[in-house]
Amino acid sequence: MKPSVILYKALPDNLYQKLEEHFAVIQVANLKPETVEQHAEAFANAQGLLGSSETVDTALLEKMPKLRATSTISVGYDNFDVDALNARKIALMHTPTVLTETVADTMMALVLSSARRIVEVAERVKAGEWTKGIGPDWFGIDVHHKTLGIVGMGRIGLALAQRAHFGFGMPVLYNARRHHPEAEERFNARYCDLDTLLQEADFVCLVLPLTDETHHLIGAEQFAKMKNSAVFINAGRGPVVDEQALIEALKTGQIHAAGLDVFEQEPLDKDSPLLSLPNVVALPHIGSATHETRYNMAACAVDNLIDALNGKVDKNCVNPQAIG
Ligand SMILES: NC(=O)C1=CN([C@@H]2O[C@H](COP(=O)(O)OP(=O)(O)OC[C@H]3O[C@@H](n4cnc5c(N)ncnc54)[C@H](OP(=O)(O)O)[C@@H]3O)[C@@H](O)[C@H]2O)C=CC1
Ligand SMILES: O=CC(=O)O
Repeated sequence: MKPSVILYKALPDNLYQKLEEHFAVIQVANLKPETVEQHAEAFANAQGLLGSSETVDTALLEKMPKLRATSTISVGYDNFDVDALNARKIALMHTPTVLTETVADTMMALVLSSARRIVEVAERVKAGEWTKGIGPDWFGIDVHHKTLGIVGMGRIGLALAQRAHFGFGMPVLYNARRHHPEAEERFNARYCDLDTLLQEADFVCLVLPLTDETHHLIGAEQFAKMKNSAVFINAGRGPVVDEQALIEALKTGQIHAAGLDVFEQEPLDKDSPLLSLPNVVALPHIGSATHETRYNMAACAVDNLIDALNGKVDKNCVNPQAIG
């Protein structure tokens, strides 16, 4: 008999069929307690779990005593209780690499649109305000040859550094837990401590995972260290930034502008002050959201689940050491 798996995200037909060739698939809408209750037997028997964004915690794991592998259609996995998975020797698979270039493109789009006020001035054109030659109140600031600071020099940070260095002639500063010789050799990136990066960068770009260490890593104290002309970009996770402090920094002119793909609470509340600030570009967490990349992520996640339930965790596994 094929092992059964719970699927909590829609898949393209061909990927769904591939999953069905290997497993008995039970598709559900989400992982909310009422859904789990409604499909209690399916959850109790499932050996695999595939989807994205929903919380996978001890309460859910208790309902899934046979679970052996989880596969998330994302690179970030802060919505998983990894300790609880480790304690049960459940594999956690994710989708690094396939989305790296697309997310770096999104970050560069945030850099450009925040600096050049692309969204704001395009809205003004649509509103019929372009009635004569434009003046300085429509101008932005230069991107090329300014200093770009990257906090989190992982896969995506490296791809952003490549764009900034070769595409825009930008000196690159970076901070991470360790030095990255590849970034230094290929993109002339300079390692610095966080304070130095905040003080020197014209563009401060965050692409960090959310962990206990990174939660609210950037708050009032850090914004106070940035240049008044600094543009702040966050495409990692919202709670890495104290959003109230960010709003204050933008309102008071402590920093110049922000480009944000992620927020403390998603979807962003329609009454968030961020939405009424003209110097904010707010995106709905679209870092990897292209047809090609989302397909590749789903395909990777399907393959990951097949691999993991066959005991193969040498690639794309977050916790191979816990599986034993
Ligand atoms: N907006 C979106 O749609 C997307 C958002 N993301 C987010 O981006 C994150 C990064 O992805 P990716 O580049 O693939 O991940 P990587 O694991 O390759 O890189 C993470 C980087 O963060 C650094 N880091 C971790 N903790 C700290 C810390 N406490 N202080 C300083 N640096 C730290 C790591 O440092 P070191 O190298 O020293 O270990 C590493 O350089 C994901 O975890 C996800 O949250 C990802 C994809 C899409
Ligand atoms: O936020 C997206 C991810 O893949 O992580």
